[in-house]
Amino acid sequence: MSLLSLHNLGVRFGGLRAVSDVSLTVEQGQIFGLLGPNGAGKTTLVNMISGLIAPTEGSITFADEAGGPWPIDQAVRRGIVRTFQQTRAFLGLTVRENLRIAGIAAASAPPTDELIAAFHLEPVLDRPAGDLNYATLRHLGIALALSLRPRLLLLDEPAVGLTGAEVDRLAQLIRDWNGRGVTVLLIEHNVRFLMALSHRVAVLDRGRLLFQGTPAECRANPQVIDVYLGRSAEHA
Ligand SMILES: Nc1ncnc2c1ncn2[C@@H]1O[C@H](COP(=O)(O)OP(=O)(O)OP(=O)(O)O)[C@@H](O)[C@H]1O
Repeated sequence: MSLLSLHNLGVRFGGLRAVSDVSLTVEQGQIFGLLGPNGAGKTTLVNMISGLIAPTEGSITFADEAGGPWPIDQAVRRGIVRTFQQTRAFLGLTVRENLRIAGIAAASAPPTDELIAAFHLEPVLDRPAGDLNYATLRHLGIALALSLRPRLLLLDEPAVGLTGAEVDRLAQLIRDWNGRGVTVLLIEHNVRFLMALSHRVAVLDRGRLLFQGTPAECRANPQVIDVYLGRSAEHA
């Protein structure tokens, strides 16, 4: 069953067509990976789906409801929640306070205790978010998004800046929450991480959809290798 469908989605910024004519479907329960070179339009696409910017062309259907994308508050209410490349938390407030505030915004009771345990936040609950180390702050960003009880979680480069062990732990957390029914759309330059996690992948290039299919098909696709994977395809 499809959860999210993009229909010819596109946006112009003045004369620049940042995203053009993108149509794809994310199935309920999938981890869907989005790859592409710098400036390909990945974040812009997620900005449109999550209601941060309005498309100039096309539309989305979410959970059988046509007429999206919706403004960000309405998107969150429907269960579309995103994280950012730079974690957005209230840095002067404690982890506990950040989780409490996110919980107020949640449509139903947030799974706060489970999130604290899963993301190992217990030892830092009373520390200001601004004092957290980089990896823990990134965990907090994802925990805050999950506290809104998303049906679709949009993760924008969650592994950037993490060590190998931290990336492995993050992969396990994403798998665990996906296993609990959260569909995931993942943008990531770490090809190995993305390919290992994703059930299906798409590649954007200069705002257009170059490819979509399974990770194995992606690794073998000559155009994708040429434009993006290059020799890293051998190791992905
Ligand atoms: N608000 C904006 N105004 C004007 N141009 C923008 C705006 N946001 C993005 N762009 C441009 O749109 C294009 C796509 O950018 P985007 O950030 O979506 O790419 P990306 O694939 O996410 O790149 P990266 O992997 O580097 O994060 C780029 O040319 C970028 O400069």
